Amino acid sequence: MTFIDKLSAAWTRNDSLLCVGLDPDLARFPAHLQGQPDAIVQFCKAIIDATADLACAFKPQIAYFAALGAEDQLEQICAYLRNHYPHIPIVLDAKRGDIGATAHQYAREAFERYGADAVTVNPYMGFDSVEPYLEWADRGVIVLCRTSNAGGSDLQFLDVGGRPLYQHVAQLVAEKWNRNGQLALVVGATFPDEIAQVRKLVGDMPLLIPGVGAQGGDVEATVKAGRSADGAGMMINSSRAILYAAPQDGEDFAAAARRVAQETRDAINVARRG
Ligand SMILES: O=C(O)c1cc(=O)[nH]c(=O)n1[C@@H]1O[C@H](COP(=O)(O)O)[C@@H](O)[C@H]1O
Repeated sequence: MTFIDKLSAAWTRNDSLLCVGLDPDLARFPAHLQGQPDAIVQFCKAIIDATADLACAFKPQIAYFAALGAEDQLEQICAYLRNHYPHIPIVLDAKRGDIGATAHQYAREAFERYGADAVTVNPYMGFDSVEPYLEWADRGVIVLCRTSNAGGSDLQFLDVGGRPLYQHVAQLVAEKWNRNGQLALVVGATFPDEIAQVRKLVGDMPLLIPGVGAQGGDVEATVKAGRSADGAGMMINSSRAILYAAPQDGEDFAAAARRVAQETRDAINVARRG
């Protein structure tokens, strides 16, 4: 089964376009997990169990693990997802980009070490930096296009032949790079007008849309701009707003995460059907 097939099945099965981001920040963990050697695994498993029926994907952000030398915990979390929730795709957020030989190693890391279904990559180095990932024909590659941060405009808005660079990237990815239907794009929820522009250029290609929740992106505007012809087509990611929904010593963190995930999933569904 390809990444896109798996994602489509998860959209339907969980009636959800919500991607739950796994960005574990020890400083924000509940007190009872502080100081435990496998705190990251315990925290992420509890979040996964609490939200798995509400999510179309889980997106671990590799920096939160690598910065602590906790790649082994990321491996355990990915294995847990594959074993307990094999129907939900794992999107490894690594934003890699390098020459082909090195990209091949990054692809092995994402797809073989972590067993991810898809990985985020940076298109700045061109097609030969993305091509090695395509050897894993059943996996997805999600290319940065119009990122959610303010500084994304520094380069992504540069005029190239009468239109902004991010539109050129969208068209290039959709028409030339997407040889086997493995590709998707990242477009930030903080820029709904640009989401609409990208959607016009790429047909029904899936979009990873981070920026709702902690970054303040508007769910309704995002969904109306980004939905595909069949009312899906998106992985709308929220990380911190779900992970840290509970005050550190108040409500149970997993229950609070579930509550916010459900509210977000439901708000997305209201918007896409409205
Ligand atoms: O590729 C990404 O996931 C990504 C792209 C982008 O343009 N903006 C963005 O915020 N992200 C990631 O999405 C997540 C957003 O987290 P929250 O702001 O806490 O919901 C983080 O893991 C970011 O690294």
